[in-house]
Amino acid sequence: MGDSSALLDLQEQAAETIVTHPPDPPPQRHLHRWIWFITGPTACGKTTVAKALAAELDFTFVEGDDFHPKANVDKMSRGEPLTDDDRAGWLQALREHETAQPPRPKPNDSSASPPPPLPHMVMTCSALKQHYRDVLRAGAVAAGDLRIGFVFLDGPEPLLATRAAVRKGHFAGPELVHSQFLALERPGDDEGDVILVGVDRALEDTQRDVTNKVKEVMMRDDGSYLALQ
Ligand SMILES: Nc1ncnc2c1ncn2[C@@H]1O[C@H](COP(=O)(O)OP(=O)(O)O)[C@@H](O)[C@H]1O
Ligand SMILES: O=C(O)[C@H](O)[C@@H](O)[C@H](O)[C@H](O)COP(=O)(O)O
Repeated sequence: MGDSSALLDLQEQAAETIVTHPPDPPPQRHLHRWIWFITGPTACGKTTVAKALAAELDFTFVEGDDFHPKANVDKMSRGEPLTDDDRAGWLQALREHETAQPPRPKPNDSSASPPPPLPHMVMTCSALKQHYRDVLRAGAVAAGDLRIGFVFLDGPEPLLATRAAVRKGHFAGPELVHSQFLALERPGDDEGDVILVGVDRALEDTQRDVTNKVKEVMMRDDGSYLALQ
């Protein structure tokens, strides 16, 4: 008799514990929207690599050259390098575009229409100098819930001059390459959000390396790449 009342007490205590202390819900992962800037001097492969990366991961591709005013394009078409002043408005436009993405798709949206594109973005931008990269970083900080990463496509000047020379239908010719290397501030060790990928090899190898490294960073950070698949 004494045993069964002790058991009842225990059951009541257990019931109370369940009512008053429900188990902790599984931790909610906070996913971030990502923007990847594919960077480097002219003809390093930004557009080619960024388009393929965006297609492979189902991210939105944005061509940074489209944000140049006509005066900048005309200048580069003549083989003249841009100045910091020429680039200021262009960088500002890119920075503003960091926040111009569609909202995250709702998980239970049952509408028959195709889902909106995933909110992550891949954007080309030469981003030759550290303070240009800092402008883009500041845009992400201002946006609050945004992560950005850079891929620097790394190749020697003569190789890029050759690739620029054989490239067809582009406003930037090989005469622009040298000035871009003069302006270039290679990403330093203190810029931990930059991935360096060599382009002095087959395009497929560059491409595979970029995709794997981008996925790896996103998985390590918050798993947002996999969670949106
Ligand atoms: N390993 C490589 N990585 C990147 N681009 C390469 C590679 N090999 C050849 N290319 C070529 O380099 C050329 C320049 O690429 P492009 O995307 O126009 O450069 P950017 O946008 O940086 O000016 C393209 O024709 C591209 O196919
Ligand atoms: O910072 C700059 O001087 C320009 O942005 C420059 O890098 C321009 O984008 C390329 O010279 C032409 O375009 P591609 O980089 O696509 O060749």
